[in-house]
Formats: sequence, structure tokens, C-alpha cells
Amino acid sequence: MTSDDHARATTDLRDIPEADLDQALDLVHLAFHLKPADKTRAYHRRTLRACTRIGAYDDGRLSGVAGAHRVTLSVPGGQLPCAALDFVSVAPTHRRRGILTAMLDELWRRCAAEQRPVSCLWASESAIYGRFGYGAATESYRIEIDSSRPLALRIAPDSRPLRLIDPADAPTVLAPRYDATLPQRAGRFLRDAAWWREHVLDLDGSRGGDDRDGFGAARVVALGDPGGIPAGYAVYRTRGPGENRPGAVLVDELEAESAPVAAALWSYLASIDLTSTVRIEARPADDPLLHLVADRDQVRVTGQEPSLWLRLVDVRAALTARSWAAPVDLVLDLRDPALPANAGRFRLTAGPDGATWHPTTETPDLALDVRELASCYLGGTPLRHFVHAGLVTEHTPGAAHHLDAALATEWLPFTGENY
Ligand SMILES: CC(=O)SCCNC(=O)CCNC(=O)[C@H](O)C(C)(C)COP(=O)(O)OP(=O)(O)OC[C@H]1O[C@@H](n2cnc3c(N)ncnc32)[C@H](O)[C@@H]1OP(=O)(O)O
Repeated sequence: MTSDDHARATTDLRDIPEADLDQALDLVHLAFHLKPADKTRAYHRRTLRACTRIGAYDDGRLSGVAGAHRVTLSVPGGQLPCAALDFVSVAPTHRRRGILTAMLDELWRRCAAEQRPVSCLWASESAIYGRFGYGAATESYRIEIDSSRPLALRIAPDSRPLRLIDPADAPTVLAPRYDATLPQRAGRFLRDAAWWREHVLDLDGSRGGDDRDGFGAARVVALGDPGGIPAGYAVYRTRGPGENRPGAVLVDELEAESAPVAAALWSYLASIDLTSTVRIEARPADDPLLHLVADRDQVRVTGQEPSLWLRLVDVRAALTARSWAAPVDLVLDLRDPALPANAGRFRLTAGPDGATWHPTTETPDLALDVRELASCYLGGTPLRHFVHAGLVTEHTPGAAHHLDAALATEWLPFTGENY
């Protein structure tokens, strides 16, 4: 028996009971090289406790942990129950023996039982999850504004007054504006008050938000009539000038109902005294900011990377749940080695009235992997980019173009925050 065979024989997959939560966290912190402060550990414990928790046990000790938040994800034209994978950790003594593979198989079984057609994650390394059928489905830009001078704009900003909001009140005040973005932007999570407090505002600083690289606690600014739904808002943190570093503003989130409102908020952020740069870690690639500034040199895209990875666990349920921008009628030959129930030849007939996905023996127009379908599902990457990259085969010329027109969305999908 090899050591790998031994590992497989002694690995036992089951729910992690509450009694093992601390052992599970120890393994997570070991795998991620973390030494969290007490309040951050308590936060991790709270969030892992609320997850579906799958443990790989070897002789009664945890050698693998996977958690999945039960979330709802915005998709074009709707929302879907989704298993948001997190805390994935395998002991360094047990790596590369199939423990992650086994935990994912188990997770997808749970997805089927709980009628969650999709699963998502933020990857610690981009090389890990493609083989499991996860495709990068949203992208984000890192942006920096040179605010050593006033932000020059090509449009007139909304002139209504801005007001600072007590972060404790922010979940109630801001939620309607955020919720209004969900039908426009796929790839976003539905939030309850706890999500706002912990993931967005980090009110008690347990995620390190009040000490991130010297930045302070979250500040919230809103525009619009007090008492109504704000026309826009920004959640941001500031850092005064220090030795060898300029004062800076770090923007966590900015939502606006129109370009003039966005212009007013960006101008405000770029005008805060004792700061000369505005950093934004994640913005959509189609952010109007990039166009409404008069001097594009003042606003630089400093990074671009995949954010949310998506897995279509039940392809039929996922495809028939989203809306379609144009009619399409194609036969797809779909590969899905990890979940063979999805694989085969299917006719996709979709349009403004919905979609059907039926098995067929007809000649395929396109042959693709479920990973690429996931990358296109939210309307992010066009399928023809994968044709150009040699990853999708177009048997019928123009088929990818037709599917892209049907999958297209007005706004690109975007996932601003991790969970
Ligand atoms: C959603 C999240 O939580 S992301 C966080 C992921 N976790 C981490 O990064 C923490 C540190 N790393 C780990 O704990 C582990 O190495 C894991 C979880 C990444 C992988 O767990 P393992 O049990 O070793 O994976 P498993 O043995 O099932 O690997 C399956 C396949 O994926 C490949 N693989 C696994 N990890 C990686 C990686 N980091 N990079 C590239 N390939 C990888 C394996 O080589 C294997 O390929 P093969 O089938 O061709 O042989």
C-alpha cells in the first residue's frame, strides 16, 4: 500500500460538528499561514459555524476542511441559491492525495440536495479550481486616482449635498441603493444586516478593517434626500500622511444611480484634505469613472484580475433560470468530467421568454467545457474569446457570436466583496 492509498483508505468525509470547530479553524489557519488576532479568530469561528462544513477525517483528526456559505447570487434576470466555498484547507501532511477533490464531490452532492444550482468561490490561487469546472465569471479592476489635484470631469456632478452617515445606520440607509443594483449587475450577493455589518463595514474591526495598512474604520458618505433612498453612496477609509507615504483614501464600495451622482462622489473622495491618492481595490471593468474623467492620466488601472469563480453544478437549472438578451437555438456538446450528469449533447433554445435545455443526438454547433460555460454564464467573458484561445470548438461558423448575443448583459457582472 502506498502512502496515497493509505490516505484514501483512512480518509472519512463527514460534517464537522460544533465540537470540532476549533480544530477546524486551527487547520485553516495552518493552511493559510495565519495568526489571527482573537477578534478575527472569533469572526472566523462565527462564519465557519454558519457554513455547511465538510471535514475529511483521518483516524479521528481533521486533515481537510471545506465550508460553504449559503448565499443568493444575482444572475442575469434573477437570483440563484449558491454554495459559496470558503475555508478550503488540507493539512500539509495530506496534500495532493485527493482530499480537496473528495470534499468538492461531497459539496456538490449537498448542492443538489439543497437545490443550489451554482457554487462560487474566491480562489487563493487561480491554478486550483479550473480542473473542477469553476470558471472565472467576474473580473475586477484595481484603480488609483491621483488626487493631488482636483478631479477633472467631463460631466457636471450632481449638485445635491453630501452627508456623512453613522456606519451603524449604514446597513438600513444604504441597503435599498445596493439592492437596486442587483437586477443590473450579476455576480453580486444578497445582503442582510449582518452581512453589511461584518463583510462590508467591518463595524467591530474583526476583519482587520480598522487597521488595514494604516487605514482607519469605515466612513460612509451618501448623496440624496435624507429619509429617501440615497442616489449614491461610498464606503471608504482614510490614512493621513506619514513618513515616506502620502495620505490616502481607500474606497471599499461606491454605488450611484447615475453618472452625475458617481461624479459627485468621486470628486468628494478625491478632495479629502491631507490625502493625495484614492485607491480602489475592486471596480467593474465598465466603470463609468474611466470615461467621465477629463484627464485619463489622473485615473490609472493598476491591476486586473478574476474575482468570482463560478461552477454550474446543475447546468440545466442554471441556464433555464437566467434571462436571455436575444433568441438563440444551438446544439452544445458539453464536457464535464467531474459532474457527468451535466455532460453530453444538448439543444439550447433560449430567448426573451426563457430557455430550454434538452438532450439531443444532433450535430453540435459548439463543443466546450463546463468551465468555459461558467465563465460566460453571467455575461462576463464572451464565448468567442475562448474560441479565439482554442478552448472552445466552433463547428458552425458564427455559433459563438449568436450565443454571445443571447448571453449579453447591459452591464458587466461584478463582485465587489469577498465574504
Ligand atoms: C475557496 C477557497 O477557500 S480557496 C483556498 C484554497 N486553500 C489554500 O490555498 C490553502 C493551502 N492549500 C491547501 O490547503 C491544499 O493544497 C489545497 C486545498 C489547495 C489542495 O488540496 P489537495 O487535497 O492537495 O488537492 P487534491 O489532492 O484533491 O488535488 C486535486 C488536483 O488539483 C491539483 N492541485 C491542488 N492544489 C493545487 C494548487 N495549489 N495549484 C495547482 N494545482 C493544484 C492537484 O495537483 C491535483 O491534480 P491532479 O488531479 O492532476 O493530480
